[in-house]
Amino acid sequence: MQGGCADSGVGHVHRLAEQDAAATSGREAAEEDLSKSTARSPYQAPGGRWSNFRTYSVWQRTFMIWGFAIKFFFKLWLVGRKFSYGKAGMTEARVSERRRNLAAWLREGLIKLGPTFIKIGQQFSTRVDVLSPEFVKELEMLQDNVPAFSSEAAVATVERGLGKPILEVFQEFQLEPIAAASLGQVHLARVDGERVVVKVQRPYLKEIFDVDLKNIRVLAQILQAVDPKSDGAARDWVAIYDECSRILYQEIDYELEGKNADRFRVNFQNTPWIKVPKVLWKYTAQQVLTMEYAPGVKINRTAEIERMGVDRKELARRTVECYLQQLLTYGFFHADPHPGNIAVDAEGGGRLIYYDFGMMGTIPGDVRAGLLELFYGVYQKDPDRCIEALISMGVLVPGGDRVAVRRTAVFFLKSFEERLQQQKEEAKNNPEYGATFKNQLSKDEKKVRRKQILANIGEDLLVASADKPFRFPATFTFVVRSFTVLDGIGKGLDPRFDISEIAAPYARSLILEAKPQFAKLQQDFNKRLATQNRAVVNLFRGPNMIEDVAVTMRRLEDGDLKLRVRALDAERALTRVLANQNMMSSMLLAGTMMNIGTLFSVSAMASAATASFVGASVFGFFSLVNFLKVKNLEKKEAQLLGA
Ligand SMILES: Nc1ncnc2c1ncn2[C@@H]1O[C@H](COP(=O)(O)OP(=O)(O)OP(=O)(O)O)[C@@H](O)[C@H]1O
Repeated sequence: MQGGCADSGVGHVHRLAEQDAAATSGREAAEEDLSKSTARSPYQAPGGRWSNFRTYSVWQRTFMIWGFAIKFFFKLWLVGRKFSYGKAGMTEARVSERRRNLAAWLREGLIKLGPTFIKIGQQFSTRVDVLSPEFVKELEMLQDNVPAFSSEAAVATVERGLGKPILEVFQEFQLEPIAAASLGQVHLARVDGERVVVKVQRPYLKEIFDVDLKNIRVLAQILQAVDPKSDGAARDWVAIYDECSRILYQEIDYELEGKNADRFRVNFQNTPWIKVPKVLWKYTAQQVLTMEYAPGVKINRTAEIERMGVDRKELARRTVECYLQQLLTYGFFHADPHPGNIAVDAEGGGRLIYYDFGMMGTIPGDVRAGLLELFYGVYQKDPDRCIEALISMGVLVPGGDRVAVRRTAVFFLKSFEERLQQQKEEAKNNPEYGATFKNQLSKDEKKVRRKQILANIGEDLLVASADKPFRFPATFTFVVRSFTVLDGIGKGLDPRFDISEIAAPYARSLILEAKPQFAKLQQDFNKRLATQNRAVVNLFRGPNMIEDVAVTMRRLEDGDLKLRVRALDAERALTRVLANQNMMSSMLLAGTMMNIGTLFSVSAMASAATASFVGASVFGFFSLVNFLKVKNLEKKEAQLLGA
């Protein structure tokens, strides 16, 4: 949310009605006051066209969305085309620069298109598995900087939601919001003598969502059909759409948000350093959420926190610990922990206040067990256990190139361990060890070694990603993004902050605490793996045991397991055949269009003839491009054979 902060106090509260006011005259005066303040409100700047949703038709909106989408995909297509770079040539740096510019253009366009697109863009900023880094980076900056809506509209929504004139419900209601975002805005108020905040939803939001999402669904279906990578793995566009729209509709149900806040509060009721504002259900409806006023200083305002005398290091630790508890203990987590949603007050040496429970993630029990297993695997430096945990959580699909996946896992575990070890030693401040560690390899040697390892891993990752063995359910991308955000928050509070330093011992203590549960978990795992994946894992682990071979044979017979042999020559040849096929089809279509155009032109149908000739030229152009591609592939193949 932009535009204000909870800690700004209640300086300009407009007194709308006294509880004991002699009804009408007082109310009239207050209403006059309200309309005056509405006229004065600084939040009247007109937004994009979507903010006047009532005044323009569904067709206009649809037109706008498709116009934008077509422009974007055309630009994206051009980025990957050699000819569009002219004489300068297509280099990696230029492609990346063009992608960066396009990503910035996309971000601005999404803001103009309004709330649905802003929110979807924000959700996509977590999809490192779908988008290239340039887009992720740009979408991460997608802020809700849209103008607030009028206080008249806010009052009307409150009255409609609570079924009473606002003056009968609240003793005070501040017309200027303390914060405003794309979905709603927050007003200060007073009810039953208590100071509260009222979150009011932007008018016509559901109607805008309905129209926008219908269009976006069609777009997702088209992408699913044409995107060569949409094979049900990482880029399942329809599934991504379903997830986005589910989250969006959830976010505009303020009653659900209230329930989430209640659940979160109950989870942390015994943690004195966490505060979750109470929901006042009597004054809450689907588009109106009334909560206890809980002001605080935003967690990224380090100078103010310092002035409050709060230990910043401890605060950073608490933020991570709270998040780990959400994930691993309760399986119910805040999916949007950006600095605007976490504040601090001085109570209890720095209490964390959480806002905004519109986007929450849940982790089912078995996945949580899988996560613990993963932590355990990392803790025990056991790559097979990590792989098994990833399979059990459905993140890793069995059947891909497991050798590559395993090697990648081993590398990550090694470098993780190396880092932890280094930190431990540095923390111990043992100059002797530090010197040994640093002197083990010279700087250059280290560089070369790292480069070699990275090259190998790069190859493995390429193979792994060609097989697309990873599936990232939305929950995981939220977890990953949350860790990134928390890392940023932590580093802001304490420059020496390292998330793994806190996470590792915490996970360890959790594992030790849950030992009995863990023993059972391990038994379950082993049982399941004995019949499913253990044999496959062991195949890559070293000498096979007889029973594993038997299980593998049985799985082969059952068709559960496929053996894959990669023949790079054959793959290359296939690519060339496909390019040849494309060239032939384009030539055929160009010829056909040419003939049709000639027929039209002799029948004096000028415009139809022109259209056909244009079509013929386009297909002709594609034939040429494909012809060049085939030549290029042939050349490369000849070089390889020569080598
Ligand atoms: N109970 C509260 N007490 C004090 N301030 C609050 C309270 N709830 C919300 N706020 C203030 O209002 C701001 C916006 O609230 P919230 O995040 O719930 O709205 P939102 O519409 O979901 O915004 P966004 O989508 O940007 O997170 C918070 O950052 C905080 O400053």
